[in-house]
Amino acid sequence: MMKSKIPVTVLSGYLGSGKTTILNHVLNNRQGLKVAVIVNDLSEVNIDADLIRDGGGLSRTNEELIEISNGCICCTLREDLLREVQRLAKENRFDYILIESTGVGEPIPVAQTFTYIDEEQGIDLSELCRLDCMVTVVDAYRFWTDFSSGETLLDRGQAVGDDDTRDVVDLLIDQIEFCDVLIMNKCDMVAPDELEELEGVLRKLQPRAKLIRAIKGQIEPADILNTRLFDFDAASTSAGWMKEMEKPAHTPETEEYGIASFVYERVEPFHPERLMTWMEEWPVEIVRAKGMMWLASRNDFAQSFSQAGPSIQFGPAGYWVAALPEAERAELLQEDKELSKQWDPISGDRINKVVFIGIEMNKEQIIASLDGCLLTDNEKQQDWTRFADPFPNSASELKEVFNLT
Ligand SMILES: Nc1nc2c(ncn2[C@@H]2O[C@H](COP(=O)(O)OP(=O)(O)OP(=O)(O)O)[C@@H](O)[C@H]2O)c(=O)[nH]1
Repeated sequence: MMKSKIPVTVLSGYLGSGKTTILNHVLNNRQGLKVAVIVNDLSEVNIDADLIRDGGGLSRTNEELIEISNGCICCTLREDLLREVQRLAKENRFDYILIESTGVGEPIPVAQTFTYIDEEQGIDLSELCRLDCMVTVVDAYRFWTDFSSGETLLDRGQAVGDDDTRDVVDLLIDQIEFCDVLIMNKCDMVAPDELEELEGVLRKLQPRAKLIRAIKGQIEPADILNTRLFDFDAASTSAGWMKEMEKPAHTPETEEYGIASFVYERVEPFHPERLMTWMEEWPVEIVRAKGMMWLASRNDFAQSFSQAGPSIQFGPAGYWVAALPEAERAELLQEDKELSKQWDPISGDRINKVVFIGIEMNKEQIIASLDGCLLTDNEKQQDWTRFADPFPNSASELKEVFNLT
């Protein structure tokens, strides 16, 4: 008889959001399930493990609590995670594996650990386990403070290493945009209308996930155990901005609490200097923006653009197909029907396409001001390579290069 694969649930969420509280609550209501728990802590002392040992009611004889400390299972300690999960699965003593990631961990690499074979170690966890559910916990009370802080993990002494330059807000977005279940915890600390607004924003950022409100981690264990919700491809394409990109233009939407999204799309290039000035006066109502940009001064390269709160990332994303040698371009157009369908007779695939998600955005004003950054008819006749271009040449954060705040 084929042995069934052991289900796994992973809890992610920024520091202090309530992961351990939720884990303990679920363990105390696990209805006879034999659970193995893996707790990851950045520091040497695994405080969460102690809290679970004291509060989770794990049976000492039947169950196991594994500590992976002094690093992060999404990067430096990925191998430890692989080995521990492999061992637990092979022991065949448990019904379930519950993993608490560190607050600064990213969910995608953890999910990949369960989805793809690890060539180096020769371990294929997908043979042994079934990733059931990726959970992200959001601290409803601190969300906007963290989101708009403009701080990096290094600023807060929470970085994985000295080269970990991630912004707190980018981490929050990564965790929200890749999950199956999103738990808004600490709902007791937020006024009802603010909760409604936050829930609306989270739904826009992550429309696919099941959204649950919680106080002190009190959820139904069935919300995160044996859900069968995880699907790597679906999760990877579930971000709100991606869904918005795919929508047919002019899809009507109902606006609640002023939360809205739209796509800015123009088959004309931006003047780099005017666009930079526009970005320096970034409208604060825009919570999240993401897309591709076409700068006149870089006619061969598509630029990828990503903003979350005060963090703005910008950098080359690769050649426009229109800039490739004739033969290569023809081949790609032949192969890719979508590309050929959208091909513009003059500019090819060059385009400005950016999704904006925000609260009380002045859409008309944003569109009009961005239109003002496009090349004028007169500029279109000039040598585009001579326009002053203040953007960085490699993928970087604009804040660092240009002191944007
Ligand atoms: N008021 C309130 N406090 C909560 C709630 N949930 C958790 N807390 C408290 O928030 C603090 C952090 O909770 P934890 O469960 O340790 O958070 P965590 O995500 O595991 O934290 P790290 O492991 O440091 O990343 C604790 O003091 C909890 O008691 C809640 O819903 N409301």
